[in-house]
Amino acid sequence: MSGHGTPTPMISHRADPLAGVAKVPGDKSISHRSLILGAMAVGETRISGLLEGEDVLDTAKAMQAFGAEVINHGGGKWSVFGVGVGGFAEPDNVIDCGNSGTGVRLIMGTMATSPISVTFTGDASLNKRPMARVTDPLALFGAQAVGRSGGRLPMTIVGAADPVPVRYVVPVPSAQVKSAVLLAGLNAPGQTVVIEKEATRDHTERMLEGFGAEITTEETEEGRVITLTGRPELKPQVIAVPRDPSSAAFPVCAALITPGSDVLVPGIGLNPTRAGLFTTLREMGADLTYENERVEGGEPVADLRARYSPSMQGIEVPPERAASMIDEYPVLSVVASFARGETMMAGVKELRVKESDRIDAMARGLRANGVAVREGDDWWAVMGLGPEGVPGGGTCESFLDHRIAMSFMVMGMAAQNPVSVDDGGPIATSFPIFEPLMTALGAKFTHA
Ligand SMILES: O=C(O)C1=C[C@@H](OP(=O)(O)O)[C@@H](O)[C@H](O)C1
Ligand SMILES: C=C(OP(=O)(O)O)C(=O)O
Repeated sequence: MSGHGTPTPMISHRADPLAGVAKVPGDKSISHRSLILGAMAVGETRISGLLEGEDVLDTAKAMQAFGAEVINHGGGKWSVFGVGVGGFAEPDNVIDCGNSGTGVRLIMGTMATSPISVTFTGDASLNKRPMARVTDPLALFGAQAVGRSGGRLPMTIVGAADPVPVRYVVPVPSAQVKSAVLLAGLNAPGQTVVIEKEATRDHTERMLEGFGAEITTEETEEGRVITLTGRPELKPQVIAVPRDPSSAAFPVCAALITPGSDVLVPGIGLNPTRAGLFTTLREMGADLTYENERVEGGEPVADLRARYSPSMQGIEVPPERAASMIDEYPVLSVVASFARGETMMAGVKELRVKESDRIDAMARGLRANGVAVREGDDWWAVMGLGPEGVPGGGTCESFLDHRIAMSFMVMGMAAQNPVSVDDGGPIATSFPIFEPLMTALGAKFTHA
């Protein structure tokens, strides 16, 4: 759980050339899903490379509270002994998902079609985030939700005793909403259909298939139509979690803006629903190459090589790419500050309901470091100052948001003056080894 402790201020100083191999931790989205689907299978699911960040550890605790046995063997190796679809027990206590939107929304979906009542809470950031986007479709299955005003946590979900399957068109581009509906559909008899107009990360679909569920995806005029047959017996799996492209973004972007850098980030999942940042950086003129491209565990994987790129240009990021890089806009805006010309990012309203309002949080911090930003409700634009042109010297609020804290730490590596954040604590939610990993490459952080 983040956000409960004393703030940890961090300062990032101009770095020497970054060099070396950056082995980033396992994918956060796949890690949550491995634990949840493992808990719904019958028998032992073995997971290696699990992300041991606070968000995922909170999901592991939750799965235990529902009756699954979760064992940490050390070194990223875990086992989950599942209770089967429909086998969730009612937890004795409140489920605290800490800082994690993915954790709480997926778990709400998973329990919503079982006859149990569960109260969910989170930290100060999560308790501000909208939950109606998930509880609205869960109500169609027969579940009831009572929370704070505005559909906020803490919130109790009374699961449906007699669930019915659902056909649901997801109104916002959100893999969390899509996944919550699919996970609820697992314990509803018959076919649950989810339709998304814009493709979002498809790990839930891929993994459900891997666990033996009957699931199909069709591209139609209406969008992607995903059909799941309820009440399967999920078969336990052996899962090797690929390294997280959203974490890889930080050493990659740091190398692109820090003079003289050459960094290799091996084994990164390049599922097309996740790789939008890397496409965008290449369009900007980044020296970013994919080496040793291969397929691992059904996902495309490559080693990313990022070298200092002093001639990057600002671009218009296509709005239809937003879902495939939604968590990467904060660090992209840092790279954009070191490019020449403006980078326009549109179709990104979802950034306003993440761990923080990420447009607002980044705009404030960028301006505090001498970078001009224009913004509207669902777009923002960053005026690049060129490779050596960012003054830095600002102190930024991280608003309990790991990606904001890490983005400004990256900015400090190449700005003229050190960049500070008021609290680096939230970094542990998704990238607990961020500081030692970046320091080993050549970053210079101090703690005020
Ligand atoms: O399904 C997932 O694992 C995630 C989906 C995205 O959220 P939304 O579904 O709210 O877009 C993303 O921001 C989050 O970090 C992880
Ligand atoms: C948005 C994020 O996570 P979540 O929604 O799971 O809190 C993120 O990791 O950037």
